[in-house]
Amino acid sequence: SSSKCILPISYSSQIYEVPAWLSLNYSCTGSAQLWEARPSPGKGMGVFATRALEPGDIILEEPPIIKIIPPDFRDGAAYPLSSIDMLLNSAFDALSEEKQAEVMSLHAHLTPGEENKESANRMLIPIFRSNAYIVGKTNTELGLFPKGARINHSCRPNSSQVWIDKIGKRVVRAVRHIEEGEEVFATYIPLLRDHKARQQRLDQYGFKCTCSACTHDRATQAASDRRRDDIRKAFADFEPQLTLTVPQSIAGRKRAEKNAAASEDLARLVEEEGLADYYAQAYRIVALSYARIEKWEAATRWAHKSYELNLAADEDAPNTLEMRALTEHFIQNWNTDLYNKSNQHG
Ligand SMILES: C[S@@+](CC[C@H](N)C(=O)[O-])C[C@H]1O[C@@H](n2cnc3c(N)ncnc32)[C@H](O)[C@@H]1O
Repeated sequence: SSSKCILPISYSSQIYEVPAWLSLNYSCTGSAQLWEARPSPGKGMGVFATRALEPGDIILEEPPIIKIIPPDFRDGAAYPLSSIDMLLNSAFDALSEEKQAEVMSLHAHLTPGEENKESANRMLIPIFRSNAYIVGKTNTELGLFPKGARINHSCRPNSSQVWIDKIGKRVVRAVRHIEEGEEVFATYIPLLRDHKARQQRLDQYGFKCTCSACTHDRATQAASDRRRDDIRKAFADFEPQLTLTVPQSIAGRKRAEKNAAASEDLARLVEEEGLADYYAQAYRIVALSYARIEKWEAATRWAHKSYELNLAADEDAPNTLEMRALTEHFIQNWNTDLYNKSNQHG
């Protein structure tokens, strides 16, 4: 947008002796652009923060310039390119000349057979393969977002993106503190894989990843690989226990107590590895694990942490609604517990 924030005076606490937020006297007409595209050494173009950002801040949002519904779409597998060729061509032909030029300006990683292709339409497949994101209510569509397409990849990204069906836009948010001038990174691939498997998936984009999870010394990289494997396995192991049924047997209860402790280890591991996209999922597991041993205070706190992260991403998503309902349910149980205890002692 063309809107701007104007800060008329630079604030100094020594002079005003009041909190910064009280002394600030600026006028805002909408939000200024929080990002800019410019070259990123060794990576082509990149997107950079134009001011410091905090987790949850929206960096950019945009509708797709092209959106298609590929047949036989399977999430997690490379999409069947031949079948989307025709769909892409007709979507492209329907665009204005200006928008066609915008699409054609995007980076394309060419495989050996694709070099020397003259016509614009022949470039669509490589452009899509290098830039498209999965979108849609059921994650079965592919969209091209020319601004967001300038965001480079990291296996420890500082931003996360969601398709918000209600507004028909993909929204990019900060998931950790980002310094002014720092590059914004997204992930192009599932991250709970080891370095080798991740690089295999990244080969379709034609680069070797040099992110902090990929370029460390061998020992650090091995530790990261181990953490990601452990996290993936733990997520799968916890899956069958994620019910609200409180175990009745002593042995079952003992197991559930162990699992609650293990679930906190899982949350710590995900945080240690810096996989912000998985925090909400991990916190949900901790919340449910405490609910199964009727530790309602802990269950409430973890459910609320998960809820807040989900809320920041998409207020209408099923996850968000689920975590809100669980938080309310756990608070009620916590409340009843406190009431019963005070009656016992009073
Ligand atoms: C979606 S585009 C990102 C924007 C791109 N750099 C550009 O100039 O338009 C994907 C391409 O960016 C480059 N790229 C993305 N992440 C990278 C990284 N971590 N290291 C090196 N190159 C990267 C690769 O060429 C990849 O095919």
